[in-house]
Amino acid sequence: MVPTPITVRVPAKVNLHLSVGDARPDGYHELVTVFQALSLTDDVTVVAADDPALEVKGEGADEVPTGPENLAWKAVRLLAEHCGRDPENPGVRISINKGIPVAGGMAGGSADAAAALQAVNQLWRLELGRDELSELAGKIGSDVPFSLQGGTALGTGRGERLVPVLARHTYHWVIALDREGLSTPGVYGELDRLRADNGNGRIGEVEPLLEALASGDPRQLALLLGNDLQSAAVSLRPGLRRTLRAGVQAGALAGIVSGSGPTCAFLCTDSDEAVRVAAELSGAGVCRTVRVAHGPVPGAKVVSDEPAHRPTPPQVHA
Ligand SMILES: C[C@@](CO)(OP(=O)(O)O)[C@H](O)COP(=O)(O)OP(=O)(O)OC[C@H]1O[C@@H](n2ccc(N)nc2=O)[C@H](O)[C@@H]1O
Ligand SMILES: Nc1ncnc2c1ncn2[C@@H]1O[C@H](COP(=O)(O)OP(=O)(O)O)[C@@H](O)[C@H]1O
Repeated sequence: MVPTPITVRVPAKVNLHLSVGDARPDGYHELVTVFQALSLTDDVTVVAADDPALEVKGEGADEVPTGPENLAWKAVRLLAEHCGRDPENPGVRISINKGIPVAGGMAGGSADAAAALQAVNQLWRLELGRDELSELAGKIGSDVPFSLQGGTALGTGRGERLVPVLARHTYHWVIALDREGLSTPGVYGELDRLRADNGNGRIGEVEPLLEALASGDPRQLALLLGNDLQSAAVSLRPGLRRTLRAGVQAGALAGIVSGSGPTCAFLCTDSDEAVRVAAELSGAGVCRTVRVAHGPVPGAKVVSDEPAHRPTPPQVHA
């Protein structure tokens, strides 16, 4: 009998609020963050196979490791250990179709780990619940629990402790992809350096942003977007200043570096406006590619027992 593949679709994220505390003794920073899952997605397909293998397709696939350091493999090995299987020979083949920019601050690797957990949970009929999967997810990376959960959520600790947040509205975003990624530890390190040098400013409390989300008014939300890592990302990639300015000049309500960057996310009033801003931004020559996206969307979700047909994301080449 031909084994049945299982495909999980998983979203990218943007941090609407990312407040970074001091470095902890374990090297991580204490965060208060609000994640929102966006409609840029990866598809991860797993199938039982005697010879384990991992292939990566889609945009940026060349930059993604296919060996044990791929976060999807880490997820499968961890799940195998957890349920008493041989982690070195899990009997799974993985195929990843990337729609999330690689090393872009949108949690693409974390998304694939979350999708692999969900897919293999079903493949092996483990029936692990959300809480158990989320605990395993946190061991793989700080963003992985959110990739499982999706929606809009408040994250604390390393970002792995989550509480869902009420978001009344669908928000429309323009996403500007840069030509090359930035390393997450490198950006956190640059923030520590900037703070040691000049006490770099910190964004405010999260409560007003939570209230804006509850009100559903994108104009109110736009005033409150904030990211402590933005100055560090801009310090490492000064061209981002121009990208951020160009998005607002094109008509976005506000622009922000997504997580550790270098992707920039621009909040727009509605979907028509997002398409218009995307077209104008792509003509400004300040980034590699522009996409439109909306959020919140659900977290990692089985889309079929057959390899899914990916919807082509709307995109405009700069
Ligand atoms: C910055 C954020 C914002 O959501 O996302 P990205 O922009 O990378 O997508 C996250 O904090 C990234 O989370 P994630 O990519 O899962 O990081 P991890 O694998 O857990 O950690 C990678 C490295 O980032 C740094 N790190 C991560 C999380 C945290 N709270 N403090 C840190 O200092 C540490 O140097 C750590 O060794
Ligand atoms: N499945 C994966 N997809 C993308 N990158 C991965 C994956 N597994 C490991 N990586 C590594 O993680 C790094 C960070 O990628 P990514 O998670 O896309 O960005 P970010 O941490 O900025 O959100 C990449 O440079 C790559 O080396």
